[in-house]
Amino acid sequence: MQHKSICFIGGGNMTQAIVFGLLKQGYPAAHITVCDHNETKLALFAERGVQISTNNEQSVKQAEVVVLAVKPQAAEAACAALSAVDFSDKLLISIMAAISSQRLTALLPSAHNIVRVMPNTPALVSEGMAGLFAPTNVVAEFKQFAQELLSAVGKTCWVEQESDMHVVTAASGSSPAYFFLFMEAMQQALSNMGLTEQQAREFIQQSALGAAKMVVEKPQFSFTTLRENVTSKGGTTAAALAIFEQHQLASTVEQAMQACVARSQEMEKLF
Ligand SMILES: NC(=O)C1=CN([C@@H]2O[C@H](COP(=O)(O)OP(=O)(O)OC[C@H]3O[C@@H](n4cnc5c(N)ncnc54)[C@H](O)[C@@H]3O)[C@@H](O)[C@H]2O)C=CC1
Ligand SMILES: O=C(O)[C@@H]1CCC=N1
Repeated sequence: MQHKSICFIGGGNMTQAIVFGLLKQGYPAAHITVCDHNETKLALFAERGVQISTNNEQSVKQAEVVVLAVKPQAAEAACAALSAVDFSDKLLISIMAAISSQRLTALLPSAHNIVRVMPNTPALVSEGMAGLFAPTNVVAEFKQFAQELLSAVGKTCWVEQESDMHVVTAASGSSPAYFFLFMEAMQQALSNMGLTEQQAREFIQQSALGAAKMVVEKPQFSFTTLRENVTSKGGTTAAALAIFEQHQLASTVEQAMQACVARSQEMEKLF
């Protein structure tokens, strides 16, 4: 991929995952600048050779690609501070949840090439999943760069309708947290039943990794078949799954993901 100069506005959890993932894939640290007002966060990037700055405007002016990575609540202030920058030749990538391309255009009127990306933190270990959306006017070269950038740290999937980015947030951005929650609950249960936290973690992480690898490497098997292959009639797994069913796990998961989408739709109106 081309090594364009990239400036990240906001050096928090998601920027760290993407930038450290990019460095692991050989993206030159000298081509990346991270802006934040938090010195502790900036130090994490500086120690890996990434350029750091507290001067957003100056750094953005020098960059070919700008990644907006502040919380949606901070979008307006962050963009206001960039109002003197001419974005017309730049690619503007927003990883912010719920901030529409229309809103971004209103905040930064000179930005004509906007790509929205909904990544997730597994980008840190090159296993990210990112949904992408670009309005029709965005030039092909910039769309390709955005895709290559995210492909360097995981897999990507374009959506045609911007409204689908709400659902994508439930599917990529937020979803690692669902699995972490499940693992936390499993660890607590196993600890309560006598394993040490470390033993529990080893059992859980290897079982999760193995299950995910089976899903990836055996695409001919549906999730249902994979589950059924573990579940002996009248056996131990069936006893466990009966409890999940009794507590309506599927319905709980659906409600949780609907809440994620609804909150994204609400945030789109708020910020
Ligand atoms: N954390 C995640 O798993 C994911 C987050 N996102 C999106 O990424 C964005 C960032 O999320 P996180 O990294 O989790 O948040 P975070 O709170 O960890 O990082 C945000 C950073 O922005 C900095 N900041 C705020 N205003 C600034 C400004 N004007 N100039 C420079 N830096 C500024 C803050 O000091 C902070 O370090 C959000 O919009 C979120 O919706 C998207 C997908 C996944
Ligand atoms: O929780 C959030 O709002 C952000 C967006 C997706 C993941 N984290």
